[in-house]
Amino acid sequence: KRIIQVINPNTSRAMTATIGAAARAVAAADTEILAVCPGQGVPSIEGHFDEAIAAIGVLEQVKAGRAQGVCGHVIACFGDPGLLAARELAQGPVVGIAEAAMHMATLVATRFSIVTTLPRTLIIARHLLQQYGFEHHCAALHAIDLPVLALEDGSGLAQEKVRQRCIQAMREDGSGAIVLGCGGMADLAQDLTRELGLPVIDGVTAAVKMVESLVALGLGTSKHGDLAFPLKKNLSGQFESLS
Ligand SMILES: O=C(O)C[C@H]1NC(=O)NC1=O
Repeated sequence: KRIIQVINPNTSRAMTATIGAAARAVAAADTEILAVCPGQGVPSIEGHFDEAIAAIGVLEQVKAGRAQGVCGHVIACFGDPGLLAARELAQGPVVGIAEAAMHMATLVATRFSIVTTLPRTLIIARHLLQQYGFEHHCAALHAIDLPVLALEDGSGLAQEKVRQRCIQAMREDGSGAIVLGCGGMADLAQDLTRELGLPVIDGVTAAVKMVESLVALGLGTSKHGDLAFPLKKNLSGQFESLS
């Protein structure tokens, strides 16, 4: 059995459970999913400040995962916080859910739309589109204008807002696919794909299958060049455990 570590970078246990369940639903029979979140940090990630805090927790979890012998890692937050830093630490592949969903969308459609949570996080998705080279593939970005944890409040309101936004995007954007812009939306993609009749793509499940593929191809993170293990130095205080 191979183990894939799925890291929810925020500290919400309910969202970690949602993410873990979605990952297990698509994992191969010989893949075990280890769904984790940082013991300390930020309960939801809704901006640049939150991302900076969450990145430290991602690195701590990657280090712990390596010690447990995982074969690869998923960063299950749509901002892909700490992605390149995590790749320096990791031996196996590290895939963020934004890059995974975006890559998958480009394989099934010429353009895609993104539906995420708060408007202030749209700039983070825009930056990732530029960083990954997908800005010309993304027709539009939308926010449901609800906080991330509204997805875990049990009311179903956020889920209904996501559904409405996806229907609007399908009608107005001229996109062939829709990318769900939050790890907490992972359980919505299959039903929305079926109901709307176009690919609605979740990054958690996309990333799990990409890590499985990379591992099957013998592709770990390249240690030749800038993703080599970090230079050895004395880390102090709370960072000592990351040495
Ligand atoms: O940026 C967002 O809205 C979603 C992002 N925040 C979070 O805590 N998990 C996520 O996937």
